[in-house]
Amino acid sequence: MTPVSYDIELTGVYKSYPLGKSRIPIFEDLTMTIPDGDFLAIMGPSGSGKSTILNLIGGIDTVDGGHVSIGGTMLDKMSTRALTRWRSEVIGFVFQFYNLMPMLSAAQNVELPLLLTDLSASERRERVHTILDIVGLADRHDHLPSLLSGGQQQRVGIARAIASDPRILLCDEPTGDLDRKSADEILELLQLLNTKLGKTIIMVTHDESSTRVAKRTVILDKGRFVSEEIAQCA
Ligand SMILES: Nc1ncnc2c1ncn2[C@@H]1O[C@H](COP(=O)(O)OP(=O)(O)OP(=O)(O)O)[C@@H](O)[C@H]1O
Repeated sequence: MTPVSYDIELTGVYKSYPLGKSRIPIFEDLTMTIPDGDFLAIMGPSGSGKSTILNLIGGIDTVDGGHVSIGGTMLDKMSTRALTRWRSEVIGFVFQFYNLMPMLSAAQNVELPLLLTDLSASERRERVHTILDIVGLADRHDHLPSLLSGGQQQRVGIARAIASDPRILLCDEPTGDLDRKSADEILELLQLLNTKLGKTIIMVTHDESSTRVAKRTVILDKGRFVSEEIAQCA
């Protein structure tokens, strides 16, 4: 069987948001390719559209014109139901403020996306166990988020994002709320997920030093990519 490649293609993307009675364009003709297995960092001024790109790729926002295609699947051609299913299989989201359920343990938070799959309870338990091991939280399964440090909470957030084994991780300022040491540990974890597990990672960041773990960095300004750097030793 030919392995499926999940190249991400944005073609002539037009996106605008309403402002009063008119609309403000964010992207007027945005075209870019993010190859399967890439680790792309996106930087740029506030309001330049960084989060909007993640939302369009993740299928939680829609283009007004042009296309977003992932592994040959055109997101704008899918029904809401098909898109929801596709997203749960292909995309994992990592947020700045973790977005964990406060009344659930680390393990229960990681298990949440698995409740939508056909896995049995024991298969889910085993998967959660393995993933918490991968992110270095083998001894924190039963802790509530409030009993974990920020860095540990983000590890749980990443574990939840990879629980369904998605090919693509969309990370919106994943280290934005962390001290330098915890941030560096999270960046190393993301790099490991990219190099060892082959996840495509797209990371929005305001922190230039975070880009050292990425294979490429692009700067977005006024709806356009104004520069691109390719890491020397990624
Ligand atoms: N749902 C929405 N309705 C109206 N305007 C929106 C909406 N989402 C985003 N915008 C506008 O689109 C522009 C781009 O927003 P976006 O959040 O993508 O920027 P960003 O580069 O991620 O910013 P930041 O670095 O501050 O997070 C901003 O001007 C924002 O106000």
